[in-house]
Amino acid sequence: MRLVAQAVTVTFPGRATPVLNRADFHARQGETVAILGPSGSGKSTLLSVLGGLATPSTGAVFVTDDAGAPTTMPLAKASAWILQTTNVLPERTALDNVAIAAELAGLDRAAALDRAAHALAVVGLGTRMRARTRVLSGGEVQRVVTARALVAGRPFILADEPTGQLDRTSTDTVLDALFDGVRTTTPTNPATAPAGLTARGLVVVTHDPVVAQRCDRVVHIDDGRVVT
Ligand SMILES: Nc1ncnc2c1ncn2[C@@H]1O[C@H](COP(=O)(O)OP(=O)(O)OP(=O)(O)O)[C@@H](O)[C@H]1O
Repeated sequence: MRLVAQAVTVTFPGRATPVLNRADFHARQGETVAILGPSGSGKSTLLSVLGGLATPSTGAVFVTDDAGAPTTMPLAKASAWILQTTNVLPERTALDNVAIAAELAGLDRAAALDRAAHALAVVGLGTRMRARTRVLSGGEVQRVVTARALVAGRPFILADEPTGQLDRTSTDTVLDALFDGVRTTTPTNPATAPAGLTARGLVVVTHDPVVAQRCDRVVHIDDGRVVT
């Protein structure tokens, strides 16, 4: 499966120039792609259109099969999100927040709780999974959101600065979990395995060179244009 943006232009009201200007982009399952660029260059906007959260003014965003033929899969169902604004349920535990995503992906409650517990352990939150997310630190919530994306059973993960609030050690833990769960069809930890053992794709917006170095490809955006 591929996530494709073709000649996408996004213009926001009140802005003279487009935020994205005929941007082309693609990512396929099994690969990891970093989006780099200066602040305000349009990285998060590209992620938003890829996930169906924003609509291009012109151009197209769609999901194809591996051969490039269009599919009927809606953008909103193709990807799980790791956003900078972490929209967790504050009065629910970390475990519950992640388990809900696994249930939505089709697991029964018991299997969802089991998978959620494993995913939280993998991102280093095994000892905090019974805490309500409102008492967790920013970095801990970011890891809950990562675990949630890993169990969501979607072909792609779109991540906006997924390690932005983490120290180096937690960053390495989260990156190991993300890359292990994304790139391979046989992850070392079954908790992060994509449904059906089909490799996922990861598109990650980052300023962190360590994150970019671990990706298969790096795409640079400057002033709304994809420059590489
Ligand atoms: N809904 C909106 N309405 C108007 N302008 C917007 C909107 N969303 C984003 N912008 C503007 O579009 C530009 C690109 O924003 P975007 O968030 O895509 O940049 P970015 O490359 O991700 O930046 P950063 O690295 O700082 O997060 C910015 O100037 C931003 O202010």
